[in-house]
Amino acid sequence: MARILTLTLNPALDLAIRLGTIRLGEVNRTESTRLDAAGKGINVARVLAGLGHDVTVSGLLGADNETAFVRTFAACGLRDAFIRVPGETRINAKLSEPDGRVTDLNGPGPLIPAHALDALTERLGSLLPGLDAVVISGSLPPNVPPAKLADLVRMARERQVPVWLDTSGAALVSGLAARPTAAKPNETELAEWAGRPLDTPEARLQAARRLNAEGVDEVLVSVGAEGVLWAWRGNALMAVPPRVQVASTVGAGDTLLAGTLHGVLSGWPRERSLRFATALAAESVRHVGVGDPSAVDFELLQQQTSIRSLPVDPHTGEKR
Ligand SMILES: Nc1ncnc2c1ncn2[C@@H]1O[C@H](COP(=O)(O)OP(=O)(O)OP(=O)(O)O)[C@@H](O)[C@H]1O
Ligand SMILES: O=P(O)(O)OC[C@@]1(O)O[C@H](CO)[C@@H](O)[C@@H]1O
Repeated sequence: MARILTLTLNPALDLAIRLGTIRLGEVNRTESTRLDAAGKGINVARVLAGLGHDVTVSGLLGADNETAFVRTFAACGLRDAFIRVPGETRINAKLSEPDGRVTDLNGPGPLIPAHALDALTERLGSLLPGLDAVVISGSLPPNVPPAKLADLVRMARERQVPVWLDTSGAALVSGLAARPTAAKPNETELAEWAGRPLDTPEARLQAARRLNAEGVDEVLVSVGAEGVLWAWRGNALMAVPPRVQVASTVGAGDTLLAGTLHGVLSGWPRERSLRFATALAAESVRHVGVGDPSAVDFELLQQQTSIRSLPVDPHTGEKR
């Protein structure tokens, strides 16, 4: 069992809405709605706790609507180290249509007072000793500067704690410059960082290798139903998930990150970690919420996940 901290600076209540094909500008009747305490780091934490790890969750949580979060933390066995901030945590709407298309409407989050950011830094400092990994996930509230994310990454790295980063936009650029141990951008996020479209496997591999060269040791690029690219020290693996019936892809990336980190912290070979994580992410898209390794057909999902090595990088010339 590993000790892991996940940081979510901008958590969310996810309002999952299932409906027929959306008619914009009209009254739409929904099939079902549900509201869950979520946000990337919290989703990651749920998976890791379910896999038997000792997980603490922290970040910034609105004091006025914390009830669902506090209940979820208790139900999932997560240690609550969130800093409370004035106001409400945002609500993110997730619209799922019958063809599997999911539309995310993510809010900006509350304004964060300066003293809450200082408290978060202090909290991180007190939580770092003895940790096996820190996961920093999700966007930043509107008035939190991207440089703050880089500070948090650096703080953990200076104390030799591995940092896994999953964010987007300016926060991703800033966070990556602080050299986290690992990053999990999706294709769009990596393209934004690279400053060009990455619509071919070669382009994605090249961008991932550039990130490796800039000091991010492990780069996982998620590409939806196409799968996952994992690049490190001149080597790369590609995983292709099995075909599954899609209900909601929300949280698939978080499940992938958590599954991979679980494999790494368990000392598994990369192929085994990637197979496990890719199958778990595929399991997650079949329903609302994160992946469940106790699903009856999880073994079959792992068998149906294909993994292959990509050519060794001629520039580093490293062999696996
Ligand atoms: N339709 C699908 N079928 C099977 N696996 C899927 C499908 N969609 C996503 N996955 C798996 O989940 C992983 C993560 O998905 P995606 O690339 O959409 O992440 P993401 O954009 O970070 O998601 P989110 O931010 O909502 O958690 C993919 O790499 C893939 O392994
Ligand atoms: O707006 P962010 O912080 O980038 O993403 C937030 C979010 O979309 O990420 C999770 C899925 O990965 C959801 O639970 C949550 O609503």
